[in-house]
Amino acid sequence: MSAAQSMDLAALRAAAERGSVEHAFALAQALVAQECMDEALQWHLRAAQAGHPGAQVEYARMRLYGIVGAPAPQEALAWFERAERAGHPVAAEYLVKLAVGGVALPRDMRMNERLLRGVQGEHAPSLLAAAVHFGRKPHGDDQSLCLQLLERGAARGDIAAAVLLAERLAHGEGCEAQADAARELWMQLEAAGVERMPDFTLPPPGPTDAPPRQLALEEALSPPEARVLSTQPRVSVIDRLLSADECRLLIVHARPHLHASRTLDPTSGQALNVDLRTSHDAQFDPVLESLAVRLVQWRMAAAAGLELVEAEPLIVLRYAPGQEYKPHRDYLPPASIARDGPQAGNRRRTICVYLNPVAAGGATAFPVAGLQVEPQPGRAVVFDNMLYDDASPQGRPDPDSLHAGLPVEAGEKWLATLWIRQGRYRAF
Ligand SMILES: O=C(O)CCC(=O)C(=O)O
Ligand SMILES: [Fe+2]
Repeated sequence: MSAAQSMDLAALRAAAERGSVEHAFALAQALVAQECMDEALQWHLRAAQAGHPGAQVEYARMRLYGIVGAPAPQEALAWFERAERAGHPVAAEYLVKLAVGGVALPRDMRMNERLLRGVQGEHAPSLLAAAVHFGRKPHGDDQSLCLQLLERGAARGDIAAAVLLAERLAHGEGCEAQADAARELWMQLEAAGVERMPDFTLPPPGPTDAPPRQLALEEALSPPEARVLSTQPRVSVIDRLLSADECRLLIVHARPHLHASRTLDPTSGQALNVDLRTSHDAQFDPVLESLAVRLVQWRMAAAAGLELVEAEPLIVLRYAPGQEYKPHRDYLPPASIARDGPQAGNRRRTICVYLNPVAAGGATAFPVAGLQVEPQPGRAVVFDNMLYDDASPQGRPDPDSLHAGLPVEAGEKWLATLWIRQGRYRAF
């Protein structure tokens, strides 16, 4: 703890008012901890204007997420760029996050340069994102690099990196299986309260012709080919969209946030806790979204042929035996749209990715098309909830999009869902 961090609020405020930038920053952080966000924002701004890179990043984050006032990605961008010039690694990470959205910043080569700088700076979120990226590529050099980056992330205390590393060692992914090392790592993880992962392995799904040891985040824009299973309703499947690392990443991040699922009453739009959906779910609040998780969502949105900024927050569901998602449609009643993102319109398309093998049951059924999609880790099912035709060029809800998550009979089922709107939903 620094000297400033151990001072009480009154002493901090006095020192900050005398013009100490370090105390202004510490005061702002103390105010955030006490949820006095308006005053915190003012002190972060004062310290930011006086050139404090940490305050520049914190002020930018508060503006980006709209912690006070509406989200302001353009203003956030300018402060992140200033902090980046001062060498702040978190600023570079956020600039990659902004570029992924493609709204405040273009998606250009600077994404890769910035991530590389984060890696060189041993910045844990950058190490993890780069590890997951290289882990998708089959080349031996990329697989080794992935393991090395996970080790560096784990050494910095990143739980997700440690879990991904332990699973790779256990299953011999990118290396010989090392059961003892995996067991030892898992003992430490379990002591820290981390639960075991579903047991599965997958070969790296990525492009085989990519040059090794090169960051190319834009690869997310070239998903594997989709198989169209039905045209009305429109349903497609994409095998091996996500890698084993990516599936595990979503599970690790979601697990601490799981709660009993709630669904919306189709007419009133009110949250219901009835048994339409009996699973547990976690919604990824954008504030908690790591760079690696954001990159996975970008891949999912791109595979659905739509923009990430049109997607609602990612949902991860976990079904235990007997749990299911009864037949329903994903499009929203007008009252829900009016309350939550009226500018975004309705849910145009859904993409779900299965994150683990299910021992029995748990297929996604489309009764009107008469088909079922079986869960397989990394496999995506993409379907349209709206119809666009001459009669409705603006799109209209398609009742044929009826679908269900059939009951899990044995084992558990993990699923990641993006509901994607007709227009922009996210601020960045
Ligand atoms: O669990 C499933 O297979 C379906 C999930 C679903 O319908 C949804 O997330 O909207
Ligand atoms: Fe659904």
